[in-house]
Amino acid sequence: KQVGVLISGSGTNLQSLIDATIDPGKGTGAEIVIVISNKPGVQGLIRAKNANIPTKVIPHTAYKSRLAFDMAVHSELTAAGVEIVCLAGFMRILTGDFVRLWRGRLINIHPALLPLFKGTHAHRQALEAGVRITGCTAHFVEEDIDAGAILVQESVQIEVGDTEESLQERVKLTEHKVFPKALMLVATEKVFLNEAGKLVWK
Ligand SMILES: Nc1nc2ccc(CNc3ccc(C(=O)NCCCC(=O)O)cc3)cc2c(=O)[nH]1
Ligand SMILES: N[C@@H]1O[C@H](COP(=O)(O)O)[C@@H](O)[C@H]1O
Repeated sequence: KQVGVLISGSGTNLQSLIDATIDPGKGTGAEIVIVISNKPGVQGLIRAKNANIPTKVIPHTAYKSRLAFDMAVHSELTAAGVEIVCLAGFMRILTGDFVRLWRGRLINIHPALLPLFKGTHAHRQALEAGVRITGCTAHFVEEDIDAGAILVQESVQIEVGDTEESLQERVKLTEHKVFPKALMLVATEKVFLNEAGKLVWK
């Protein structure tokens, strides 16, 4: 399956997807054919270039509306023959129109155990809540933010004295295992999203 990855920043999750798909023998059934960033000059673009993956910057600030931006992204993905879209630290909310075009083929990685701590600043929410265990979640994307069917989760221990930074660093190591696993499930059609938004396992 041909994969498009949307990023906004450092791209460590993109790197984990690259590492998992670079060797056809690894059987992820996936090949990254384009990386799109809404921000220029981010580290993720360098990572894609180093892996000889075509990149495109589509600045959301250049579009009159959220929908116009989303449709520009949709056009690039379609032109590249993308079949599955991964949001890897992509920080723009997507319109319902875009989600409907890609539903069931659009996955995201969230740095918390959904449905807990949705939205931005998940680590800050976890620290403020005083939980001892957090983690990360790979899920199908629905219009409702961070509410799509859950594909893969893994827990991460919070240590005494953790800061948002130390926690993000530890959780990312787990994200880098969870996201490739989720991509593989979808790319090899082990799991589908049904009309009711539930997972159907093959
Ligand atoms: N419709 C839909 N789209 C998404 C886009 C990105 C992410 C990644 N996680 C994200 C979750 C929340 C945000 C957020 O609230 N950003 C601040 C506002 C930025 C803006 O104005 O756009 C961004 C990404 C998840 C979703 C999702 O679950 N559903
Ligand atoms: N959505 C969240 O944003 C961060 C992106 O990091 P990177 O993949 O750009 O390094 C990750 O923690 C991811 O869970």
